[in-house]
Amino acid sequence: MTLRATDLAVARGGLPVLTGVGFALEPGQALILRGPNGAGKTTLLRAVAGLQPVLAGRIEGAEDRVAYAAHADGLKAMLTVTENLAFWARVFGTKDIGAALDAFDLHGLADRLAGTLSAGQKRRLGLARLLVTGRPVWVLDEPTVSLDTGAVALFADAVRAHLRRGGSALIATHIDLGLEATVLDIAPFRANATTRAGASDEAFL
Ligand SMILES: Nc1ncnc2c1ncn2[C@@H]1O[C@H](COP(=O)(O)OP(=O)(O)OP(=O)(O)O)[C@@H](O)[C@H]1O
Repeated sequence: MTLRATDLAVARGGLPVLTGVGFALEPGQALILRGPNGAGKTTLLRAVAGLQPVLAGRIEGAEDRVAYAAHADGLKAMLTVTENLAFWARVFGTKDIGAALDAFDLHGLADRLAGTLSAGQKRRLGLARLLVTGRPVWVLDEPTVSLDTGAVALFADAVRAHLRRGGSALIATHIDLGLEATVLDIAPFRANATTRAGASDEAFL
């Protein structure tokens, strides 16, 4: 099933950030969002993940199919790595956490409390969560922040395997992941910046 965005407008602080955005994400496809800081990548991804309403337009094929990973990792600090993955497996009704431990080289950290992990290790656990969701559409906001070179390679491998299984991925990133992917530059969709002067939105502060 294709995830499709049509004539989408999204806002922060009540004012439009992007307007007229359209794309289709096919099974097996990765789409990389590009755009300078503040262009609206996070805002667009949050809308696609259903975390905020859209101002206008349509998103089809997202409902109950998206796994979202972003800056806030949502880890449970007082649970171990294994317990965190088992928790999400229960939430999403899946069973296997072994593949997630393998993919992000987490076996050596399996019994560590998530709260005691380094930033990069936390990020690896947050990304491993994607695998236990069993969801076909990965929506990822700067997934490689804090990752070392080896972990970036593990991540790229995990995305490739996901695509081979018929999954898809929408990824905002400033780095080249070495993936075969379509690039969507969001710059042409930016709403007039002058209308945004003074906007703020406590919900995101
Ligand atoms: N709480 C807020 N209230 C008002 N405006 C906000 C708020 N949070 C973000 N913005 C503005 O919304 C715009 C889009 O932000 P967004 O985080 O989507 O950009 P981005 O492309 O993901 O940037 P980056 O590459 O820096 O992560 C920016 O101009 C930002 O300053």
